[in-house]
Amino acid sequence: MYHLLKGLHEHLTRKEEFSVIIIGLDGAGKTTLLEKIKTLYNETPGLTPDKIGPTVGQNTGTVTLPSTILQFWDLGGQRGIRNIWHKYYDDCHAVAYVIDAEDRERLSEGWEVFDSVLSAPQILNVPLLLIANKQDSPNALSVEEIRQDYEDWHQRKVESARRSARYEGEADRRDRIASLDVMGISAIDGTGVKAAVDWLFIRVQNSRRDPQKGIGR
Ligand SMILES: Nc1nc2c(ncn2[C@@H]2O[C@H](COP(=O)(O)OP(=O)(O)OP(=O)(O)O)[C@@H](O)[C@H]2O)c(=O)[nH]1
Ligand SMILES: [Mg+2]
Repeated sequence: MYHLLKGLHEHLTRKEEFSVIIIGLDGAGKTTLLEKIKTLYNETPGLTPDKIGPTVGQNTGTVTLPSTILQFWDLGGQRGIRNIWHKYYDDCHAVAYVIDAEDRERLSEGWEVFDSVLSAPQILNVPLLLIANKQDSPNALSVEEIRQDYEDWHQRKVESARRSARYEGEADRRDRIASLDVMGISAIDGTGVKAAVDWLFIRVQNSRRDPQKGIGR
């Protein structure tokens, strides 16, 4: 009887677990964001920016909310490491793509990589948030400017693809872009970080993927 009640109690109080991957170019601020999330939500604070170096592989962090556990996977963004991202696509419940809104020179590289993320069939129906980081910098593009820059880049890409070969999956991408959510944050000072985590929390609840299925499970 005790075991039956214990099992029932565990079943009723069990929190759903969701996996969120954080991807984007090297230097976009993914690890700084993950560590800020840890500081904002956990008793043990995350690393301060001066202790963070480039990520070779992955970092993880867990946030426990009243009914849900969010497990974050921050994946290295250097060119040679990006080819591991797809291994996480099958089992993630949401994707946060971080763009450095301050680094205008690398925006188109960021969009090229973002575009390949959007075209991955495994995450076609997975919630995806575009995060325009470094909003604390006076040189950073605003959320509206970032969205516009991506739309302009995409338009140019479609036009040049029309002139040469076909642009694979264009219709899917167009739908995704139309409904794309973009949020501005500063991973350094924490502005907007809770709003982004709230977005992910709400969207994973409605995700069609099984919460018990996740990365590393
Ligand atoms: N001004 C400003 N700088 C930031 C912010 N977030 C990160 N940075 C800086 O950007 C640089 C790169 O940050 P990381 O968090 O290591 O970037 P990353 O995306 O994890 O890079 P990889 O691990 O190489 O993929 C560091 O110098 C950070 O201090 C921010 O919100 N504002
Ligand atoms: Mg990193």
